[in-house]
Amino acid sequence: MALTVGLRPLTRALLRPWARVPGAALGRPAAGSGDGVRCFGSPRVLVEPDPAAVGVAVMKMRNPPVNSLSLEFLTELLISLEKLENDKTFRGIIITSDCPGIFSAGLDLLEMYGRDPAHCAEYWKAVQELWLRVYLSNLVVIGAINGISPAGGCLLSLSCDYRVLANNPKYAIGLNETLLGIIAPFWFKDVLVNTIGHRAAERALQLGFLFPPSDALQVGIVDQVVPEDQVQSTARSVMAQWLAIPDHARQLTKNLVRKPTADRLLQQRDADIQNFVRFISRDSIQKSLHVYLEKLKQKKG
Ligand SMILES: CC/C=C\CCC/C=C/C(=O)SCCNC(=O)CCNC(=O)[C@H](O)C(C)(C)COP(=O)(O)OP(=O)(O)OC[C@H]1O[C@@H](n2cnc3c(N)ncnc32)[C@H](O)[C@@H]1OP(=O)(O)O
Repeated sequence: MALTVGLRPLTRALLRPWARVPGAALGRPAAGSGDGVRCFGSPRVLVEPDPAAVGVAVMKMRNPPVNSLSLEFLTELLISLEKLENDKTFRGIIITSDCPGIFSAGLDLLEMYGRDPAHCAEYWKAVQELWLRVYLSNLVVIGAINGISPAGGCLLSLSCDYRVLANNPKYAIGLNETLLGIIAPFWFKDVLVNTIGHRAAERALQLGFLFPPSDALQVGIVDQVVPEDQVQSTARSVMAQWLAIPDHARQLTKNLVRKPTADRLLQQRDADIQNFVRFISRDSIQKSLHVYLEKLKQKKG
């Protein structure tokens, strides 16, 4: 599904610097990617065809230290997703992390703290775009969740068709925005309700639950919990099951199920952006973000 991506100028501007990175240009083996393995991506996103599964790409998030979803990272993810959607040799994507212990720390707090309204608007448009592109993807998208996955990281996971989580008690997952003194927007809420049901979502959202793997499985926020060294192989075998379904029938069904939820945002993207800018710019919210960022720093001792 072609989505209006208002990032063209930004994309061009952001891509220009790394286009000079040897081998990192889209379509050529990235430096260090191994001889002959045709992969593509960018400094923060490595996309490799799965050598053991025809038509499957593994998209590795590598924005250290915590795969926080910065504007640049979002843009690179969007470019890689668009390229995969347009490359008919690919039918499925496994999204995983190259940052040990972290799937994604969620939205980059520094993109929302101390920023002017124009930047916040541009950032939020990219957040919307990433969700829409993953949630409505024609490809089978499987989350191989090999680390902690709060807030925006949880949203990315929930937007996949299937979620495999490593059985490590540190790898909690959930929409914890209230713990930061902020809130999840309606479309984050909608995806959680669609996944775990209204009452469970209501409680989890209000309390900012981060579910450890056993609870995540029980509440249904993930589909499978496996030993850490089996996450990728499990994702691959689930992918094979999903790719056994004729693409067209599966894509029409996915759209049938997901379009009403996506339409709620698509019909009011600008209003949602303005709502976000107003909310995040409030003094009280900026103060909450400041307190939370300080806590993260103090945690390091
Ligand atoms: C109307 C709608 C309005 C608003 C909608 C807003 C929706 C928001 C969605 C979000 O996603 S908000 C982000 C929520 N994320 C979190 O709460 C996670 C915060 N991070 C952590 O809990 C931990 O960092 C960790 C992910 C568990 C990893 O811990 P670890 O000890 O391994 O690393 P450390 O904490 O030292 O962090 C390293 C480094 O990274 C910085 N960091 C961490 N998370 C973020 C983040 N989300 N954004 C920006 N930066 C982040 C952290 O401060 C450290 O930085 P430093 O090295 O410079 O000190």
